[in-house]
Parts: sequence; C-alpha cells; structure tokens
Amino acid sequence: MKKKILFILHLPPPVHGSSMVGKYIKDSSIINEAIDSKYINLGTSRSMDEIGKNSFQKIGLYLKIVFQTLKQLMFFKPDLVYIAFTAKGQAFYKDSFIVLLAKIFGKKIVYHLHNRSMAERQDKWLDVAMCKMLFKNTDVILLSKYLYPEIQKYVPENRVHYCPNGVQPLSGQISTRKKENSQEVQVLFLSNLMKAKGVFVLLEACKILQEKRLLFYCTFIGGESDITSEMFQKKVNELGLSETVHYAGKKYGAEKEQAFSEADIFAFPTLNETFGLVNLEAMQFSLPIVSTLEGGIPDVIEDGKTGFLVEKGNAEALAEKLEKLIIDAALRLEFGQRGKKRYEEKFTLKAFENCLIVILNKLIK
Ligand SMILES: CC(=O)N[C@H]1[C@@H](OP(=O)(O)OP(=O)(O)OC[C@H]2O[C@@H](n3ccc(=O)[nH]c3=O)[C@H](O)[C@@H]2O)O[C@H](CO)[C@@H](O)[C@@H]1O
Ligand SMILES: O=P([O-])([O-])O[C@@H]1[C@@H](O)[C@H](O)[C@@H](O)[C@H](O)[C@@H]1O
Repeated sequence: MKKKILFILHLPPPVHGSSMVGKYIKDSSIINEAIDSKYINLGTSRSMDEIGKNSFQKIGLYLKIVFQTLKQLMFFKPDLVYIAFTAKGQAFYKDSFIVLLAKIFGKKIVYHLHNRSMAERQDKWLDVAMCKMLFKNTDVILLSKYLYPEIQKYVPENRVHYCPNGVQPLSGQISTRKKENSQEVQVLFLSNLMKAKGVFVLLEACKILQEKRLLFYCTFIGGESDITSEMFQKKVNELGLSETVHYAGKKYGAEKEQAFSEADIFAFPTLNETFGLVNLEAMQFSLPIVSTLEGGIPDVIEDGKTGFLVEKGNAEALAEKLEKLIIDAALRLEFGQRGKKRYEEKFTLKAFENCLIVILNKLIK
C-alpha cells in the first residue's frame, strides 16, 4: 500500500515562488504516482497586494484551512505532514497553529522553507520558544546549503535535506530572439514589484548608466506589491529616467516568455532571497544575469561565468556589472549559453521532482 502524505502548501493565485513550487508538486506525476497525496492550499491571499493585510475573507479562508487540516488528520491519517511554512510576519502564527494541530495528532512533520525570515524572529522570547517547539523532532527541506545557519539553532544537520528548485520547461510557443540589428541593449527585471527585490536599487543603477550615456532600456515586469505603479513612476520621474525605464505590469505564460525572449540581460538585485526562480527562468532563455550575493543565489549563478553577483543594495556595483554586459555582446552570449547549460544540467523541473521524491521516500520509509 502507498504511504500517505498531507501536503499543506501555497497554490496560485497569486503567482509567487512558493505557490509555483506548490503547483509543481501538486501537478507532479512522479510524486503522485509514488505517494497517496492530499493537498491543502495554505494561502489566504488571492492577489499579491493582499499579502500581509487582514480581511474578513482571509479569516474565513483560514478557518477553512484549519477545518480541512483537522479533517485530513482525522480521516486521511497521513504518514507525513509536509508544510510550506512561512516564518514571515503574521503568517508565522497562522502557519504555527496548523503545525500545532499536526503535532497534537502525533504526526511526523517536514517543513519546506521558501522564505528567509527566521532571523526576524530571534528578538522576542515568545517567537524563540515557539520556534523551539515547532522545529523539535522535525525535518526541514532547504533550497540551499547557504540557508542552514538560519535554522542551525533549532535543527540538527542530520534532519536537514537539500533540494534546489527547478522550473517547468518552456511552452515552445515563443520563437527565437530577434533584435540582432538593435543597438539598444534590453535589460529586464521580472519579479513581483517589491522593495525587497531591489527595484529601487536597480533604478538607481539605471540612473548611473544613463549618466554614462550607455545605450540601454530597462523593462520592469511584476505584480504590484509594496511598490505600486504610481510609486514606481514617481521614482522614475524623480530620477529623470522616463526615457530609459518602463513598468510593463505583471505577465504570465506566453507573455512572460515573450518578455524574456526579447531581453539581452536579466537584472535581479534582490535584497532578500532564498533561491529566486526568476534567475532560473532567465537562464532558460540564455540570458546573462546580474544578481546579488544573497541566500542560495550563489548556488545558481556562477559569478563571472553565467552572470555577476554583487553586494546587495549597492547601486554602483550593480551599474558597473550591468555596464560590462551592456558594452560586450560576446560576453552576454558566452554567459547566457553557459547559464542555459547549467539550467539543463541542474535546475529542470524533473531534477527538482526527483530530488524531492527521494527526500519524501526517505522520510516515510
Ligand atoms: C524572498 C524569498 O525568499 N523568495 C522565495 C520565494 O519566491 P518569490 O515569489 O519571492 O520569488 P521567485 O522569483 O522564486 O518566484 C516568483 C515567481 O513568480 C513569477 N512571476 C512574477 C511576476 C510576474 O509578473 N509574473 C510571474 O510569472 C516568476 O516568474 C516566478 O516564477 O519562494 C521561491 C520558491 O522557493 C524562492 O525561489 C524565492 O527565493
Ligand atoms: O497571505 P497568505 O496567502 O495566507 O500567505 C502568504 C504566502 O502566500 C506568501 O508566500 C508568504 O510570502 C507570505 O508571508 C504569506 O505566508
């Protein structure tokens, strides 16, 4: 008889990294053929701008999640409870209660951590006490070895399992890249529009590049979050960047692929990250990347080989590396081709599914 896992994870909408990985797991034939699985959507926000805000609708959805969890714990009787736990903000308390239910039922628990928020929980004694309780006798799946120090205090190394993310293959709808004749180098930022993704740092870098009279254009794509389109435009106007920078809204599916295919450089100057699916998506399109030395990103991007990694928050360093790529088409091509090869070797969806199933099988054995 197949072993049973209750997956409590995020599912789109909204589209963000944790919900994309949740969808990949829910749709995985490798996982669902090997395991008797049930899925509960842990998300209570239905759009990016609802995240972190309270509403009656969210309370209703949360009560539904609590009820569904209790029902599955009582009747499905899983061998393992998998939870895409968020330690960020209020979500920490919301998710902790779900974990508590699984603990009351004596279930084996594995956390899949998509955010780095443990550090912000270390000043309050209540949070520290809760972390001790939550992580006691549990296993943890991390996206990179660079993230272990955050939970080292609570989880011994033998209970940590590493599984890098992967991304789905391209749809094949988008034909090859054009713009061989274009002189203007296209820089793309694609991620939800958040301060923590380094949006304003990239704008500062664009200002430096514009002052150097480099021929480039920077397109920002992503759902409005703690930065709205009005805030973005205000900053663009303040910096005098309206001829060089444009916010194109959020884009999914073929439209997103089209945007990647039209870009020459991918810029992702994030200030807080565990992994960054968007870097993998850029690698699928053979784009050279400028990103930051943050979280698991150095596992993904080889500094000086498939892209450049700069100190986070440093607009000058970001501009310097972007300039290197803007002025050197051969370097862009070289980095991009190596990045694509690296994606194919290490970060496909199949590689992710195979890695995760090995971990899950080990835990339910
Ligand atoms: C702050 C943090 O730690 N973030 C993590 C979070 O995802 P987080 O959502 O922050 O970031 P990611 O880049 O991983 O994922 C964003 C996803 O949303 C998609 N998108 C975004 C905007 C848009 O307009 N259209 C669109 O499709 C992107 O293409 C991507 O697939 O969980 C991911 C999965 O483990 C990790 O890789 C991230 O490091
Ligand atoms: O608001 P919500 O959908 O219930 O849950 C949110 C998640 O969808 C998101 O991935 C995470 O970053 C937030 O901190 C919060 O956990």
